[in-house]
Amino acid sequence: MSHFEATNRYIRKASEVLDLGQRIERHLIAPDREVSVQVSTTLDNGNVASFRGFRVQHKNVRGPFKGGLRFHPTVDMDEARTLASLMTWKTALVDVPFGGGKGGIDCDPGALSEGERERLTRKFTQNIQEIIGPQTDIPAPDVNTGPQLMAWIMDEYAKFRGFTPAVVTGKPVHLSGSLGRDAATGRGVSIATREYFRRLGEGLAGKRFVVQGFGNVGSHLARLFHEAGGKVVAVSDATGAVRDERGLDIAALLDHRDGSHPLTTFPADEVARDEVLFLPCDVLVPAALGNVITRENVTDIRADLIVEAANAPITPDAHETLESRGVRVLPDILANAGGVTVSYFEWVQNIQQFRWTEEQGNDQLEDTMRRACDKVFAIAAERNVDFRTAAFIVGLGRVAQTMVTRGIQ
Ligand SMILES: NC(=O)C1=CN([C@@H]2O[C@H](COP(=O)(O)OP(=O)(O)OC[C@H]3O[C@@H](n4cnc5c(N)ncnc54)[C@H](OP(=O)(O)O)[C@@H]3O)[C@@H](O)[C@H]2O)C=CC1
Ligand SMILES: O=C(O)CCC(=O)C(=O)O
Repeated sequence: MSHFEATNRYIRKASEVLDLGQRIERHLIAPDREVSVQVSTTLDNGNVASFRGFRVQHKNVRGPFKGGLRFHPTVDMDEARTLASLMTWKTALVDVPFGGGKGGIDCDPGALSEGERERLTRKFTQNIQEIIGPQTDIPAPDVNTGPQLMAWIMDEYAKFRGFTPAVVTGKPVHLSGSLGRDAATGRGVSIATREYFRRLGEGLAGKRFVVQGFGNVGSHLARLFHEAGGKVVAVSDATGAVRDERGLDIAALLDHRDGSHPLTTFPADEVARDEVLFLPCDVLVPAALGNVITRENVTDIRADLIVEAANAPITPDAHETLESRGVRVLPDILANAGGVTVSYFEWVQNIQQFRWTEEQGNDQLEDTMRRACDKVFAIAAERNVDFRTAAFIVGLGRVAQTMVTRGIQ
């Protein structure tokens, strides 16, 4: 079964609860547009390398398509389609006026020089410039893409359409970016986790966290958990993992990484990379790639709560098993929605040619995440469903309502 079909199981389940009927359900599932382009670029050694680039525009009934671009060898149409669909429900859940999109290039950016990455990004932008724009589709960072890459897209797009910073979000702060966007996804994850425990009358202090992935999302959220008094007992990246039962010194670990030292040379116990998923802890946070918790390994999970900072880190089969074992899951479309929320703030600032302070952005993010959490927790209790189903019920309900009001042909 494709990843897209697997994700559609969640949509069908929510649609059934909402009694939307097959006709609306079909309209909701199918992506509006799927674009695949060839991206060839000259390497530093004079050879030409060819990659595939993708952009899937899932639904735009509530506003322009919105979502990240990923540079990774596993990028393909099925992955882009799946992640674009998740963006549609995520933007609706946090009630920002966007739809869902996603894309990327099937390259290994670690094997490319900075110049090669820039040429590839500019070529990709040339190939998709007709279908992106501040009122049509607004890309943003995802795995292995970041502020500099967004700057190249903005610059290349300007050659075709003039200066248009709102065409991408997640830009460098000095180049029309928003203060706080860098940390926003991690901050949103920490707010959602805190809200979960607040309902149980508990806090983050003293809780034991394991974080898989130490990139943009994982590193910020590890810092925020640590600052809230939590113990981050293990973290991993693509090269390996480190563990300290007393809690890792996250500030020191960030300094270590910023000094370009491999994670595994940090003075702590080394542990096999993928074993972090199976360490005993209060909260496991997958913050790397998708489909890491599957039917094959789910019984080895020893966390009480899984917070999906990554998109689709748990397969639907594994999710069912976890829920039946009483392991609660805060789903991606809720937990990691802080990123797109602050992307929305960046887009608003670009359009208004105005600057918010970091505090304004963080306060608005706090409000948005709390409202979304309240809604999901309330629906879960009311309908007696898990948090993922509740989140899909909210997202799907909003998109369906808008679609029907606008009119379906
Ligand atoms: N950036 C954002 O605003 C948002 C991101 N997300 C999701 O969060 C996840 C992470 O994205 P982001 O932090 O931006 O990406 P980054 O590229 O910044 O970081 C990815 C991290 O994952 C690590 N990694 C890759 N493969 C593995 C593996 N097999 N085991 C352990 N770690 C691994 C990378 O290691 P290494 O550095 O060694 O390559 C890196 O530390 C993705 O699923 C993304 O879709 C969701 C919402 C918004
Ligand atoms: O910031 C954005 O627009 C999109 C972030 C993203 O790709 C995601 O939430 O998965």
